[in-house]
Amino acid sequence: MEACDASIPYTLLGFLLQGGGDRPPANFCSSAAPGGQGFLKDYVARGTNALLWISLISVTFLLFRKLARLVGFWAKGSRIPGPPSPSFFGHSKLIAGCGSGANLTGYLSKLHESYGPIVRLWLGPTQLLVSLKDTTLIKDVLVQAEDKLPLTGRAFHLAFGRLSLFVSSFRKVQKRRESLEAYLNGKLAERANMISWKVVECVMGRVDTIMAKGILDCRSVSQHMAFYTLGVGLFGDAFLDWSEAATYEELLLMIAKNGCFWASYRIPPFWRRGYWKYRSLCMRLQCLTQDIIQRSLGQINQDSCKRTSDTGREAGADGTVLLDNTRSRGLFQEEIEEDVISKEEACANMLGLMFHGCLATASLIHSILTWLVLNPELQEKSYSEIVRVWGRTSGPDSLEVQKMHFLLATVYESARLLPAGPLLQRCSLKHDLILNSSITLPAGAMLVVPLQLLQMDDSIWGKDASHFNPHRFLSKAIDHGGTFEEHEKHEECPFISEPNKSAAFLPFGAGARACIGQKFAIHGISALLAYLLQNYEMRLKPDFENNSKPTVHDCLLQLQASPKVVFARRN
Ligand code: HEM
Repeated sequence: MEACDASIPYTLLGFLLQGGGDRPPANFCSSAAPGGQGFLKDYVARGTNALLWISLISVTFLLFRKLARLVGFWAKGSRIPGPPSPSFFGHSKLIAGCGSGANLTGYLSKLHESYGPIVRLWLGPTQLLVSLKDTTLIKDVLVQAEDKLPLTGRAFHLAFGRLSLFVSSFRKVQKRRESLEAYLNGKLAERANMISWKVVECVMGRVDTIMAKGILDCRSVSQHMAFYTLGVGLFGDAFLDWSEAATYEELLLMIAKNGCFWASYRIPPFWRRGYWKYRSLCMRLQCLTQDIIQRSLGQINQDSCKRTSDTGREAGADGTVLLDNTRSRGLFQEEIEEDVISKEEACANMLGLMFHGCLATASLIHSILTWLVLNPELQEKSYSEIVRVWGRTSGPDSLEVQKMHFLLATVYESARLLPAGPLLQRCSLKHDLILNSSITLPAGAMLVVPLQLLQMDDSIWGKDASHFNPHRFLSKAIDHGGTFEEHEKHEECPFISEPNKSAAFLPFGAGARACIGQKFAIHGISALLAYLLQNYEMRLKPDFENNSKPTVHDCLLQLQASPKVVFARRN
């Protein structure tokens, strides 16, 4: 008996085998006796049993926890006003039928009219969409909800690889956001003026060729401009001479079209050919990004060597060249050298920035060009301001775009009426959000702000909310006494309202996940427009006037077709 006890190891399994630790089971020793085979069998059987029990208890515990969470989620969600769920799958079919984001906004607009400033919509048993239209609630949510929807993170990850920007969890992006913000708002914003000048030169060269061949629309011009602005901004001048730039632009657009669709599969659909085609496009884009990063670093090294040899003597004296060299390092270069991020991650981040920056910037430039083409008098007004501040032939050194208030107001007004995306989206992955009005938004709910509804709300923006009127951003001039026209007579108009102070102006978002490229985008786009209008007049192509006017449907402004344009060089 003693020998038998000693053979049982002192483990949890051993304890269980002893039937609670006092005595071994009756058949234990007898079966163990012949050669130890029976003992092993018993040992394994009891061990397996114990494991199965432990697994069963854990799974049941997890399921109960999930169920309890789900019940909590349903209970909290149901307390938010909104239409009843038509079926088990909620309104998901209805949303899918909405097609474009604009239609979804139209539907949300009707719901807000019926249910008030906060509305919930079940998209399935575990998917809750909460739309907000009240500025106080929005502000609260944008500050408190620090995560993005998991789908956004998945779409970026699938297309570009592991990245530390644009992912769902705020914790994962926080550090990278801070360092990038300093780079974008410092070095890059300073260079925005120079970049824009180069981009206008490059794109207008292409536009001339396209115009010679056929019809040109505002969308394609905007697309090229945004692409080169971001390309030169992130990769430097090497981007302008890069032979693969056109392929890169095409791939980026193709990926943008299908990205969300493929990311909507939780398990990658290996069985679909389209998926593999999409993946191969992504791989090609990643290779091209590596290529342009190498070229851009090569150019940076060449430039800094040249500068060192040009200014070698002063370098020893005051160390300015060292400072210059530090500044001229590529984006994420320091982090790679310090092993904070890998080269692949830096490449994925660059791609993410290129992707988001291009799409958002192209959309805003498109909106601005459309309004200016449709309103020649506003174009002329902008031109007069540019000539007043810059003269007729200012080169790339001029940094005075900030003085062109009417131009800036045009940019803001375009972003107000036709924002880059229809919905601002957020999520709190871990914690419920308790709003001022004691409404609880459960963790995991999709929180959205329908931007156009907010930015065209006539109770905030006045009766002409759906009209293009850049003067509304210059209204401080009137507050300070005198009309806009009176102020315009002076050398510079000192009064432009700071649009970001308005809680109803959110084209760049706000709060923890607000756009960090805002300053660069506004500087870059304004300088781009200034160079463009200084040198060209944009006109609607004859015979295409009627179908280009934005129309209002369901209280929302929509562009039917991109205006066809002609660029005429100014003397
Ligand atoms: C007109 C151009 C642009 C528009 C309208 C725009 C708009 C936005 C919006 C609405 C967001 C989400 C904000 C939120 O949820 O509160 C965002 C995020 C972001 N934007 Fe932009 N953006 C523009 C250009 C750029 C550019 C040029 C860059 C950088 C090169 C950039 C970098 C980012 C980054 C890194 C984020 C993600 C922040 C995060 O996930 O934490 N954006 N942008």
